[in-house]
Formats: sequence, structure tokens, C-alpha cells
Amino acid sequence: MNTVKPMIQFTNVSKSFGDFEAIRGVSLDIPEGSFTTFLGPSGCGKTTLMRLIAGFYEPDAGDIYIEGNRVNGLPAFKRNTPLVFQEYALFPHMTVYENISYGLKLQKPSRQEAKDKVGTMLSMFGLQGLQDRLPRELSGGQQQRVAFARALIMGQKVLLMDEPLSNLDAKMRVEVRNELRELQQRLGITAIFVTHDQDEALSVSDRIAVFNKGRISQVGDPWDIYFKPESKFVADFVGTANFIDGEVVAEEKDDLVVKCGDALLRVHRSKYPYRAGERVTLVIRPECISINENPVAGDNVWNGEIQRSSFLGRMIRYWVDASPFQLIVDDSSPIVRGYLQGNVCLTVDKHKIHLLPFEK
Ligand SMILES: Nc1ncnc2c1ncn2[C@@H]1O[C@H](COP(=O)(O)OP(=O)(O)OP(=O)(O)O)[C@@H](O)[C@H]1O
Repeated sequence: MNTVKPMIQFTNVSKSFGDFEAIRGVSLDIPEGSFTTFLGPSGCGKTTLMRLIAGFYEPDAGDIYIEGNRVNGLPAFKRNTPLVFQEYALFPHMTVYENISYGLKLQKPSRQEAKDKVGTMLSMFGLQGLQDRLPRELSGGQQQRVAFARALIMGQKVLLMDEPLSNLDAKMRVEVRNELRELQQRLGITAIFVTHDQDEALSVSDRIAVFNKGRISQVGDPWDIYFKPESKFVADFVGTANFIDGEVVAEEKDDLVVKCGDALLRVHRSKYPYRAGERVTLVIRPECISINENPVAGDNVWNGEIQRSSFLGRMIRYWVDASPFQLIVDDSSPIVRGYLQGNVCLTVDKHKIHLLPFEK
């Protein structure tokens, strides 16, 4: 991915509203043809950065490039970066056909050219037969598809989407996001997507930029963001994580031995730079801990007592008191064992523990 030339580049971009710095010195390359997601909690600057690309805001400092051209000061309508919102923003009094063809007006195509182009968009988005309907006669998913078709009819290479699926129900949301991903890959467009839904971000993106308070905490592919977070913030925001503080007490050939409270845990060394005497934080995803009814022998074993549990269909989540640690554990095969109760034995494979430098 690094060898692909950037479609959009930010170099040291900042943007304030009054005294409040919403974007703080952000530098980021967005590769051509990629699906990049801006993920982060509410108010961290995702929409602001998106609007800076679209030209709705101007940066106070830094530069923005689209296809290698500096676009600071270039009005929004000259940027060719359509933005789709969660409110579909369709013209309510216009039919699907009129809504989709609206963007073509500037090109002044012949009636037949317009018909052909709209026809292509209708079939691309599965909207055949709906061209004469008004937006209010469509479902939410269909309205959102019309908004995408309208955004892309001019053959744009970039599509900006600000929480475009938020108004859809859970099933439709998954359906539309999968369609969107398939289409983005087929057309080779550069898509930028804003969401605070981690599952959505992990499932559709080539790259995720995790935002925190106007800065980007980490950029990476979904796998690394989930399994190799570079900070507690990222580990905690993307999914659920158990954090255990400890100190490296031995460096062995394959493993580091970490003392956490009374327990000694073995962590595969991987590429971790940590040395004996250093404090570290272990990050363990709930699904990486196995929960057993009977005692288990070996490394990385804790005894604990289940405090509470929650059935989530595909798994049972347990909160386990493994004093001095409180651990969250997911059992992904509830149908086999049903609910567990009382005392349990927890084990974690040394390859499934991620290490971070200790943060106060
Ligand atoms: N036009 C504006 N005037 C003043 N403050 C603004 C303006 N736009 C955004 N902000 C502030 O800048 C910060 C970042 O806002 P932004 O909309 O970019 O966040 P976000 O990450 O997209 O949040 P959300 O997920 O809730 O949409 C917020 O604190 C917001 O209140």
C-alpha cells in the first residue's frame, strides 16, 4: 500500500474554531484507490478533517494536496470531492432520475447521454425500476444508494462519506456497507469514510486512522489497529481490551517473563524491544483468554471467580475476578457449554498477548 501514490495528502494541517483547536498538526497520506476510515470518539475532529478535504473549511496552517496539487484556497465546487452525509440530502420534490442526473447539468449532456449515464448508475446501485419515485417513496437504504449514485455520476475519483449509514437499521447498514466496499474496489475510487462504529471500520477499510482530540493516534490496516495497537487509547477505543501492568523480569530466547502482581506471565518476544527491569502494559483481548471449568496446568494460568455474565448470541461475555485483576473474557462457543458459574481457570496463549510501554 505504501508504494501507491497518495490521492490526498495533509502536511501539518491545523484548524481552530475560535480558541479551540479541532485539528492539531495532522500529516497523513491517503493512497489512491484505498478505502480509508477516520475513526474516533465524538468531537475528535473527523468531520472537520473531511470538510477540509471537501473545501468547506480552510486550514489555519499546513497544506492539503489532491492528486499532487495544493488545494488550499480552491473552492469546494472545483475540488471534485463529493461528500455524502447521513442525512441523504436528496431533493425531496425530484424523482430518483432527476436527483441522480442533477450533477450532470454542468456537463450539459444530450438527453440520450444523460439517460445512459443515469441508467448505468441505477444498475450499479441496484435501483432499476425506481427512477420515477420520489425520495419519500424509498426505503432508507434506497435513498442512501441514490445519494451515492448522485455523488459518483460525474466519474469522480474521490468519494467522501460522513457517517453515511447512521440512519439505517443494523442489517441494512451491513448490507449497504458491503455494497459500498465492493463498488469502491470495482471502480477503484479513493473512499474516505467517517464513523465511530469500530466494527464498520474494521470490516470495510484498507486503512484506519484513529483520531484522538484533533490528532491521529495511529494509522494502519484493520488487523494492526486491532491486534497491534500502539497506545492504550487505540486498544481501548477499537474493541474491548484487558490491560494489565507489569514489569519484565527475564528475557529468554523466545519469551519475555513479565511479573504482574503475584503472577508471572510468559509473552512471546516477537519484535518487542522491552528489556528486563522495564515496566510494560499487557493488552489482552477478551476472546484471547480461554475460560475453563477445571484446573489447567501450564504457563499463563489464573484462577478466578465469575462475577457476572452477559449473553450476546454469538458469545457469552464474562467478568471474572482474578484478583488482583478484573478480566473480561469472551466464550465464543456458548452452545457447547452454556453458562459457566463460580470458580474458573483462565489461560492465555503467550502469542495472544500484546505489549505496550507502561503509561501512567
Ligand atoms: N463550525 C464549528 N464551529 C465551532 N466549533 C466547531 C465547528 N465544527 C466543529 N467544531 C468543534 O470541533 C470539534 C471537532 O468536531 P468534529 O465535528 O470534527 O468532530 P467529529 O469527530 O466528527 O465528531 P462526531 O463523531 O460527533 O461527528 C468539536 O469539539 C466541535 O464542537
